Amino acid sequence: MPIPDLEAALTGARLVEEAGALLTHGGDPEAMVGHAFERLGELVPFDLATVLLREGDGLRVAHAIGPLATPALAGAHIPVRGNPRLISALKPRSRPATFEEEDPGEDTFHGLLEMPHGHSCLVAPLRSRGETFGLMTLDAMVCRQYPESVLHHVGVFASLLALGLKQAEHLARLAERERSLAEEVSYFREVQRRDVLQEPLRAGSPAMRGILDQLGQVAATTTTVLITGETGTGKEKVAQTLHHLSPRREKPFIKVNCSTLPANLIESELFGHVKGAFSGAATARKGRFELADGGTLFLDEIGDLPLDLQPKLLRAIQEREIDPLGSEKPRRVDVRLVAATHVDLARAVAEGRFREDLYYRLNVFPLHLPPLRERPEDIAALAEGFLERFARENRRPPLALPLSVREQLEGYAWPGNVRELQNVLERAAILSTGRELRLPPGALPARPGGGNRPIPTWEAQERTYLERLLRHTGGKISGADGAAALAALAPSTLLSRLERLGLRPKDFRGA
Ligand SMILES: Nc1ncnc2c1ncn2[C@@H]1O[C@H](COP(=O)(O)OP(=O)(O)OP(=O)(O)O)[C@@H](O)[C@H]1O
Repeated sequence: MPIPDLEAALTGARLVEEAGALLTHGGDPEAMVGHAFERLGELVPFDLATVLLREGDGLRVAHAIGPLATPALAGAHIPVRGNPRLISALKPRSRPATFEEEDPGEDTFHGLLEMPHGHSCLVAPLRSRGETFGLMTLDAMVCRQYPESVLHHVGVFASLLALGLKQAEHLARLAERERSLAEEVSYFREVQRRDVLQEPLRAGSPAMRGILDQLGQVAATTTTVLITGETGTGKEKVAQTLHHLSPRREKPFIKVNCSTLPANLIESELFGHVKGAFSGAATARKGRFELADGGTLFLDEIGDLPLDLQPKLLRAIQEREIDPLGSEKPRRVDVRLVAATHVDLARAVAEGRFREDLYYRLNVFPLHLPPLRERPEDIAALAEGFLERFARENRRPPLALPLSVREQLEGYAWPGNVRELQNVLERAAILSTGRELRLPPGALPARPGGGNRPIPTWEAQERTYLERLLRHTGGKISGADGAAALAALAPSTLLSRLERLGLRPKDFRGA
């Protein structure tokens, strides 16, 4: 082969290689296509280069580069029907072709551009996975611009161009998906936050106020917290409140219920797995520990965690490392763990159903939520909170809680605790037609064997009344809207009664 041909071939190969690198390195598709065609122009000069993509039964001008690229071309629709050159270029096995345009009616840009008679054209298919999704074209005003000898290089260029365009399309789709997922995550986080802000933890009893105080103290740390209490006492509510009081509030709060997950799934659910870790693990999956990274992981019903997984959890807490199923490499996680249980874990340890070392590791900061029957002072606060929410959600004025109803509620044993209280109140609120809450007959079923609370003592009753009074006035004692006037007592008498019971008006400010 004569030397000049060899040189030409090498130059061609180098230019196509450079163009290829530009086409596949990502970034803005418009700039990428422009730069690549610039390189190609050094090998195959053109006055117009375009990328045409299939759309409907024609082609759309997606890119147009060169001195002839007019604004009218951008996005223009080019019909395929009746144009034998385009029809054959779009065929599944077509190859790049050059020709001189003799019939202006057959010109690809007929009606969009005036080209001289007999100008040079080159058309190459753009393919991905066997499908011709578009064409690239080169046009030059002069005759015989494109010899057969460049077709091979142009063909390689077109393959790289097709690859680059598809890659750009996939990247754009991924970026779009990521954006919409990020929006979704921030939406759900906002919903969680609003739930906690709009439905704050209600605490009217000394026990629950004590819990709130402790939450405030432990929130800033990474200490593991164990919440115990009967079902429906508010363990999850307390866990959510802890998360939102903590510096982790902008990060995820992830919940796992150990009693509802099948035993064989819990491990991968908690710690994740790598691809192929077990039959059915077609893709890798992050566990809840990793999903909660930077935030809080709430393990509900921890007493139901299978014994054989307990050492793994202990390791995750102690080493702050997890081992996804099938993975050789441990992964570091920064998670604040909150566990909850309605069973007596100490007993479970004694009976060999729960590991002692894990129990001690979880029990660093225990919080016990007493059953509602032992803290009737919470009932008014909970009921008022619930009635406010019901009014807000149903766009109704809030129902008042008459003293007689409140006494009924405070006298009931609430085996289902706060959850049951909410259910009873919801039904009652729907059925109440006036401005006051009424309990429908049978709303508080008497249970076999009694279970209802005995009559409260005078002092307990007085305390409940005074607490409600102060909550109502926000701690204000004197004046026409003060607590003394409402209770028809002299302010000094009221103050001495409050003092005797250890109640301080300032604690009710802003309540
Ligand atoms: N102190 C509280 N203030 C406001 N709402 C509360 C309070 N305690 C409980 N709730 C509400 O009562 C319902 C039951 O509470 P939660 O689900 O937290 O109980 P739980 O102890 O986690 O129940 P389970 O043992 O069944 O998982 C929830 O709707 C919760 O928001």
